[in-house]
Amino acid sequence: MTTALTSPDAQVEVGRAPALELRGVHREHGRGASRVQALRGVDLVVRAGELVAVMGPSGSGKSTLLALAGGLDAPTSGEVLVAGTTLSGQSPRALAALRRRALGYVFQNLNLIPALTAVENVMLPRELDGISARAARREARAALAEVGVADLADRFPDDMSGGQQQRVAIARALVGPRGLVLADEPTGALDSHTGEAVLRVLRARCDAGSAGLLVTHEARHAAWADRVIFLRDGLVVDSTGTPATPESLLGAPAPFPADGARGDATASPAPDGPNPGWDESRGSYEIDESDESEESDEFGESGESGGSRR
Ligand SMILES: Nc1ncnc2c1ncn2[C@@H]1O[C@H](COP(=O)(O)OP(=O)(O)OP(=O)(O)O)[C@@H](O)[C@H]1O
Repeated sequence: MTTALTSPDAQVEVGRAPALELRGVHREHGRGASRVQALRGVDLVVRAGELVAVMGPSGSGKSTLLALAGGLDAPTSGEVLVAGTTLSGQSPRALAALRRRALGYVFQNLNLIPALTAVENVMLPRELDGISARAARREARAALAEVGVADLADRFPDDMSGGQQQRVAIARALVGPRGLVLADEPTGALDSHTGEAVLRVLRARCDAGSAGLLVTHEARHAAWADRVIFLRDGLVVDSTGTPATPESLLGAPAPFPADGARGDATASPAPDGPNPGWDESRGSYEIDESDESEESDEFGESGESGGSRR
């Protein structure tokens, strides 16, 4: 499937070229004794219509990978291509335009602008793209409805719960035609029911032709993906086949070492505690199927938009 991303001065064809490609990507931070190799030669291709989950211990390089894919950070060596365009060498202005037009990015921190209402926050990237305020508002309302917060359109972030703010941030990442959606633990502030519903929206977007890269610690969230790659110490050490299944995830490596800390696979426990999906006694993931029977209408009036659990 080929999706045209329209913008005032550019047409980006997504579908022929991979939506995202990393070629031999390295990323080092710091110098000398404090030098950290966050990524050590990662190759990855994500095609239109595909949702790829990234799992791995704390400090394994997941967020670094997402930041590079989104052009928020640059590799020390190697290449990152979005919709066939190499990000290195782009001017900051061209990079910002590409990010706005082709990419949706759900950050761990929400980054909503407190002085703007929910709908204004969501329409902002589209207005920056040059579409009319009226069209931007219409798209923003549709995106808010897609994640079930249409009724909060005129509220300010400070008047919303953390979960509601997260859904507005997700709406902002999904608004308009985005060929590539990057999500770093997008369900972090959401209860499990709403979190699953957000993943269903992400899945539906990919089924409709976008590509998605999802960082998650939870196997049951990764099970929404077509495949899962596992990072450890900045390397892709394993990946599931296509599609990812609960069975393939059951044999997956631990989300973090039993006694591992951020950036050090041999130290003390991860700060955010054990992954609820990880069964230490079995040495494998326990897939929690409890929410899966509740397929209908998680988001109240708007419901979900047709994603299929694979
Ligand atoms: N700006 C930075 N300066 C120095 N080191 C950094 C920087 N950003 C990341 N790192 C280091 O790079 C490594 C990978 O970090 P990254 O945040 O990508 O891991 P992660 O897998 O996303 O971790 P988590 O699951 O805890 O979010 C870690 O050792 C981290 O400490």
